[in-house]
Amino acid sequence: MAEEVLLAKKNGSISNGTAKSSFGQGNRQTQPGLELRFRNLQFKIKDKQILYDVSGTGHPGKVLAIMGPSGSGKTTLLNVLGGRIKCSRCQATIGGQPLTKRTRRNISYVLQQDIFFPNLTLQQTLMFAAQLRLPESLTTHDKKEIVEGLIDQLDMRKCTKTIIGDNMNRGLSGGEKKRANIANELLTDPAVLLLDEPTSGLDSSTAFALTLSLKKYAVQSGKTVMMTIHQPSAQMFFQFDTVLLLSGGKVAYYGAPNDVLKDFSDMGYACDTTHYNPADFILLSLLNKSHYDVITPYFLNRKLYMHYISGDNFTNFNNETAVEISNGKLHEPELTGRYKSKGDYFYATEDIENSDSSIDRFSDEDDTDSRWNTSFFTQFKVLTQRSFIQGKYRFLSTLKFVKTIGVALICGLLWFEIGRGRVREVEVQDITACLFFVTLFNSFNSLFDILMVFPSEREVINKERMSGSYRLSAYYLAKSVSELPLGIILPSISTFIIYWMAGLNGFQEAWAFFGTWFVMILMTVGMQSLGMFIGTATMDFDHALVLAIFIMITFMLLGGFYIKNIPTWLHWLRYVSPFQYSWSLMLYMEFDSSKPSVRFTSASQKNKGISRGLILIGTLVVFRVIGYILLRMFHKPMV
Ligand SMILES: Nc1ncnc2c1ncn2[C@@H]1O[C@H](COP(=O)(O)OP(=O)(O)OP(=O)(O)O)[C@@H](O)[C@H]1O
Repeated sequence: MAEEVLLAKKNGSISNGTAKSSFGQGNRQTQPGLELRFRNLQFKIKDKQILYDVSGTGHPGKVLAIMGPSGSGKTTLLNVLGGRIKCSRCQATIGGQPLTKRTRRNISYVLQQDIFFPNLTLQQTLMFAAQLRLPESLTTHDKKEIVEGLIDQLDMRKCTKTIIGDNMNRGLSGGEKKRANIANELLTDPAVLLLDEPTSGLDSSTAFALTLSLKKYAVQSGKTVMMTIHQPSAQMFFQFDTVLLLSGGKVAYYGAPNDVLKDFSDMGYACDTTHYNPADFILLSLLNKSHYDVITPYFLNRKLYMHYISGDNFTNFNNETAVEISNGKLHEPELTGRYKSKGDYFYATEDIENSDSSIDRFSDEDDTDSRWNTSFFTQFKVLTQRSFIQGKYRFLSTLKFVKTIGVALICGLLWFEIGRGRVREVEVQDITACLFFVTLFNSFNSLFDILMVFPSEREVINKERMSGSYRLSAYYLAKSVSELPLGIILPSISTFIIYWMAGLNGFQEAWAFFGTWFVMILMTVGMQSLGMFIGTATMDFDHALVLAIFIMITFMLLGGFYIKNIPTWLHWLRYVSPFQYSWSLMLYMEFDSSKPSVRFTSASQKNKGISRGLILIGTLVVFRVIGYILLRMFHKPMV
């Protein structure tokens, strides 16, 4: 692929700064790459300074590699530029415009973790992302073409029907997941592509192939690519156009890979290239404290790195000048003056704060443009489809069918035909127990089916919300609607089996069966709502589990079956348990008409039945609404 790039360069088919070639963009008019400049970027968390006056420039058609030892601030730098975190003080522009929420939309950020829904295939994943993130002016056909183009360009044709996968179910390989992650961000045709450790976890040949693909993308599309990388091989290292070396949050070096060895040698650190990979060499130099103490001040004090930051704007600054500087022939005041006279926006580090630089401060003012590319309705529709496909695997797995049918058959056999014939007191006790158990079984299943949804989807929601893919309200509504039909299938099956095997009142009164089924559905949906509420309140597996068990056991004890004589001062607690409402409604339908001997209803009790049904519906709505409010208020996307 390197040869391809070189050949393309020779043939002149590669453009720098303009988007003549479309990299998997179908027939879409692509936007050119934009220059991303950042100056004196600082980042602090509490009292901990993480980035100190970091400056650099990503150029269209070029790849800037951000290197440095672990903990040097590479990811933090990308997070700041990608708008994931706010920097304490910095100045940045994109294409000459201040970096604001609006202009930052030209930037796509490929996170280090490959965060996707594991059960969707690669094609489904990309197509859903395209439908959510691409403007509605493009037809579905156009979006499909873009997705297919990217699949081809990133060499993933053979795995389009493969699921993304996770630890439990194998799917795409690590390298394929990385490519899927990149394709997902390329969909929006960004002017600047930021990538955090795109090669981490890949073997050397896959990492090299990926680096070449990124280089090809930058060159062919004229886009700006900036990536962090830990340990590039020598081959990879020389694919980069510029290297920004960070150490302890400071710029330790900024320059072209081809100049690195010479610059380090000028400082007295010559690299034996027959035995050393230059990338390893410079990283190891930084790890040696005495070397680090020389290298960083060398570049910072003399501002040699500023030359590289300015890039092509300083055409008269060549290697000889660099040698002059390194030999101490050119002194700092001359340097500063020279820069000032050459560029209208380029200043020595200490001058920036007081200057009228055209590089404006990071601005996070709200813009008036709509934040989303698609309407609420489109988002709702696409998210419902996606959530339905994803939910199918969770709600309707073979294991769950086996469990539900198995337990229902056991119950059916234990309570076989209990409701047939003459019902004595002992049968009444068995029927009430049977109905209470059906309520419990379905409620526990429904709650636990949905409990882990939000904690497990948290990362995907975070990522998608950060990239402005959709409104939270569209997501939440889609989730509620899509999982509703899925969530009632198994409880319905278990109710049918147990009800008919136990020979309950439906044999005499059809309405009793449909009424019981309806109450069971209400209960199931109510428990889904409770699960959503607990999931959003905790957003954590362990906490969700503990809270859910506590609440369910309390509801169970207060459901009316186990304790008949609650102390008077605790009577009010009976009204807390939804089991109490559903169970008494089912008892009403079981005993009201067919078994006059145990009839316990009167007109006022009928009214009670209706109000109990309404309370169940109210519970369902209230928990769902609170779940949404919690998600909106307390779980804002974060890095
Ligand atoms: N939220 C935070 N709170 C406290 N310290 C933080 C936070 N985020 C980052 N840091 C610290 O900032 C430093 C830089 O972290 P960062 O993740 O940017 O490094 P990195 O160069 O990307 O490391 P690596 O290569 O290991 O991923 C580290 O010392 C890290 O512990």
